[in-house]
Amino acid sequence: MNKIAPSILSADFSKLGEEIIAVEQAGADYIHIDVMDGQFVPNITFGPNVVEAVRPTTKLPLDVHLMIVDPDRYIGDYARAGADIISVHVEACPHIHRTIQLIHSFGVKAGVVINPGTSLDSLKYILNDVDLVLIMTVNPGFGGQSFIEEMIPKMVELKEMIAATGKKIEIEVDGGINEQTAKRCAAAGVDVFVAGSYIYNKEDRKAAITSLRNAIN
Ligand SMILES: O=C(CO)[C@@H](O)[C@H](O)COP(=O)(O)O
Ligand SMILES: [Fe+2]
Repeated sequence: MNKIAPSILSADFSKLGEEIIAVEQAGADYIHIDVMDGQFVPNITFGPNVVEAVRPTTKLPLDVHLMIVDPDRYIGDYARAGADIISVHVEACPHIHRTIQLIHSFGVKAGVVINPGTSLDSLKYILNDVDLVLIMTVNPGFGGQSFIEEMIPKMVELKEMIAATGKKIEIEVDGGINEQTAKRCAAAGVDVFVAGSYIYNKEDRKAAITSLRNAIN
């Protein structure tokens, strides 16, 4: 079954715990945490202490999306803080194979992320080693942006690459996900749907998650 990962980037930070409990009760599968450093992307968000603080509020896996330069410096901190999945951008990792091993060394699932302008070729020699591939469907840095249509064929091609490995590797999409775009991504073979503004900008989070789930299953 396809999974929904609400991004807390669009939550009300003054009551983050309640915002996480609300989406868990509404049927979310992962909690997506966007970590930004003001260098790799032009925005700054959550340090490991925020992950540690929200960890006890939910049983759901914490899906940590690192949008930071040289992420090796902080992978241990986010793992110890309670991350279940840590994803790094291939654009930020000169030694991506080593970085994936580092994530696994903490007993955490490893994901790799590619920006809209990055080719699937960058994954060719590491695909066997990862648990998840995240295709950015917007340029990273902010919530509430529009879905980039050209990413649909990228999903289809990635699905074929993964099938050739014979392994169970999840495809996640992130950015501009709503009922319409999610439906098209699901048809392209996507497993995990990150949604920030679509869920958190609505008063009724349960209705938002239910309509997204109906669109993707
Ligand atoms: O990683 C990012 C943005 O860089 C995302 O996870 C956003 O939080 C998605 O927000 P929406 O496009 O769903 O509003
Ligand atoms: Fe994200």
